Amino acid sequence: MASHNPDHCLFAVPKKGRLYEKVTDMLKGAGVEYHREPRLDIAICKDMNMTVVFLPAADISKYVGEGNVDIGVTGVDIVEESESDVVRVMDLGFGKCKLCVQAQTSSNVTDVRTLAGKRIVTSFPTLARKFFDPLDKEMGVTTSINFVSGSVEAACGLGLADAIVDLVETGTTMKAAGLEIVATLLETEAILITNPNSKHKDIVNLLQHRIQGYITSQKFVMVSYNCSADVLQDVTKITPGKRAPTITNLTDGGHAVSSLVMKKQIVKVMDELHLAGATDILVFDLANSRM
Ligand SMILES: Nc1ncnc2c1ncn2[C@@H]1O[C@H](COP(=O)(O)OP(=O)(O)OP(=O)(O)O)[C@@H](O)[C@H]1O
Ligand SMILES: O=P(O)(O)OC[C@H]1O[C@H](OP(=O)(O)OP(=O)(O)O)[C@H](O)[C@@H]1O
Repeated sequence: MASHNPDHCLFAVPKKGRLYEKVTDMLKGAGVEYHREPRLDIAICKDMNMTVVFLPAADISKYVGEGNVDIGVTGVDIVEESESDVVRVMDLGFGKCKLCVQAQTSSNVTDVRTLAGKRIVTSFPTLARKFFDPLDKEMGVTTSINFVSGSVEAACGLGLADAIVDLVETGTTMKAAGLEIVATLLETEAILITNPNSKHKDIVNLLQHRIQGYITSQKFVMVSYNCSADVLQDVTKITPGKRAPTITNLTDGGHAVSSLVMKKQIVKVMDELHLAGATDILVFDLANSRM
């Protein structure tokens, strides 16, 4: 890695993979601007005493917990697997998946205890060990846990494992490899973590607020509509907002209303507003927020 300014706060982000694009979008949304030279794994920020370091997602928790990296984004799965001492600041709402024991569909395994004492392949040996230890005790056997760094789903088909412990989101990878879920160890998503001994608490705090603002702005949309006085009470019940809806009086005796609505509920809310008599319903994305 190229050298960095020792007075700078260090922010670790995944250098590739599933979280990369979401995290770089989040940094942009939070106003963290940097220029990254091709193939360089550090980038100095404009307008902030901060350097962004691009690291493998699997190593970020270790660097934040044990190194001099002040703040980072990785998966809850990785924080748990590394057992590093980090402060879990906030869930980020993306990178959602679950860590599962998977066996070949053709093996018809329904009870995970039948896999105790067998061969497990995984990129999560610590979590797999923690999961199988109590089963091993119960059954009086020792499960063999073998580490591989990627393409875990190939291990059963290639005769290396009786089952795997790997991530499942849509299930596409699992099904393509002829596997099915036998048990779930953990639900995970991307998380913001900080070093408990960071010397850059002021920048870390500022970033926390900015990222929180961006994450909130991605969860909500602003809806605005018009309505007559006789339906105002009914329609505002549908859009109560985070605190309260903003109501403006119109010269024709009606009202204009604007309110925040959860993005995932907006289509249903628009249907309900229309049925309740609201007109001119418009929905706007939020670029950023501070609540
Ligand atoms: N299918 C998925 N859906 C959502 N989040 C995922 C998925 N796969 C992985 N993640 C999250 O992203 C983190 C990094 O996984 P990823 O597979 O991108 O790692 P990588 O090995 O760095 O990248 P690559 O697979 O490109 O080598 C995981 O620890 C998990 O938190
Ligand atoms: O349930 P799905 O939607 O198919 O997602 C799950 C897959 O995604 C991740 O791997 P990724 O594709 O990032 O590559 P990797 O195996 O090289 O880590 C994970 O390790 C699974 O294999």
